[in-house]
Amino acid sequence: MNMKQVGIIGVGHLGSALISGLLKSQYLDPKNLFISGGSSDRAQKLALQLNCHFCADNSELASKADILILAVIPQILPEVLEQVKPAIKDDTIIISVASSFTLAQFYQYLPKHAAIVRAIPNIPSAICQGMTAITPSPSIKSLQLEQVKQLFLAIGKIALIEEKKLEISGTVAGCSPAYVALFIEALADAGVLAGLSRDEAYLFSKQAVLGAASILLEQDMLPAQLKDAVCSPGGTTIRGVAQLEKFGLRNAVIEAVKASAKIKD
Ligand SMILES: NC(=O)C1=CN([C@@H]2O[C@H](COP(=O)(O)OP(=O)(O)OC[C@H]3O[C@@H](n4cnc5c(N)ncnc54)[C@H](O)[C@@H]3O)[C@@H](O)[C@H]2O)C=CC1
Ligand SMILES: O=C(O)[C@@H]1CCC=N1
Repeated sequence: MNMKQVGIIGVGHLGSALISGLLKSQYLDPKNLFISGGSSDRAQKLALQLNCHFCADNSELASKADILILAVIPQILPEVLEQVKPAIKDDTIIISVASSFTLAQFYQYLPKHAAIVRAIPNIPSAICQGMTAITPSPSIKSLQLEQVKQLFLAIGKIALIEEKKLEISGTVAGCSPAYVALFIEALADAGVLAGLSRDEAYLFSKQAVLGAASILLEQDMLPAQLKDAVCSPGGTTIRGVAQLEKFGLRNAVIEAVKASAKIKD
């Protein structure tokens, strides 16, 4: 178990997911966790429930943290950075999970030698099935980077990535749970249309998507190999695949990723 004190500013969807995963994995003991939530009372309630520490003040939280995780939306980050700046120690590890807020932007608020890491995790981190892309700043020491890797490894898989690829990595792994949820919902709706109960339809669609992703990972299979294995000659699946191609599933997904990652043609 990690003995460092971890502070998390912002306990919305992503902050809460990180907390769930870090506690579930036993990376963290609640006595070493400090949380704050701005004007919302969510952090206070969560701290009572989890038996961790609540800080009303972001600066106080920053002074307690060895590892400080900033889990607010990028628009709020400048205000939060102004609050925490005086309290950050030279060896405090600062992890930002914000998309679209670059290291160069951080240096407008924090000194160049600050130990900053950008990381884009995803919501499945809550059940230790996360995927986190990590970009350390040049001033990170190898021991500090090791600590960051251990934190995110406790809640899923990790990849070190250069900053210019972080946005697209954060889209393919960080935004995609929402895209996949749409697919699962549509699959289940079709099942309901044809007479399945809602519960039956969700069980079938969720388990099928989990199984498909798991076999691709575990057998190091290409998606095309799985598709070919499911499509029996002259069978039912290939008829459905042909319709997905006709209605442009692939192109819809590619355009979605481009929009999320702000990629221009
Ligand atoms: N939701 C996701 O799946 C992912 C989100 N992220 C990043 O995580 C960050 C947070 O996103 P979400 O959790 O989705 O947003 P959210 O809106 O659910 O959570 C943000 C939280 O920050 C709190 N907050 C606002 N002002 C504050 C302040 N001054 N001090 C402390 N807390 C304050 C809000 O009360 C809210 O609970 C964003 O930067 C986003 O880019 C990154 C990867 C995935
Ligand atoms: O929607 C967002 O901005 C965040 C970043 C990655 C996933 N959710």
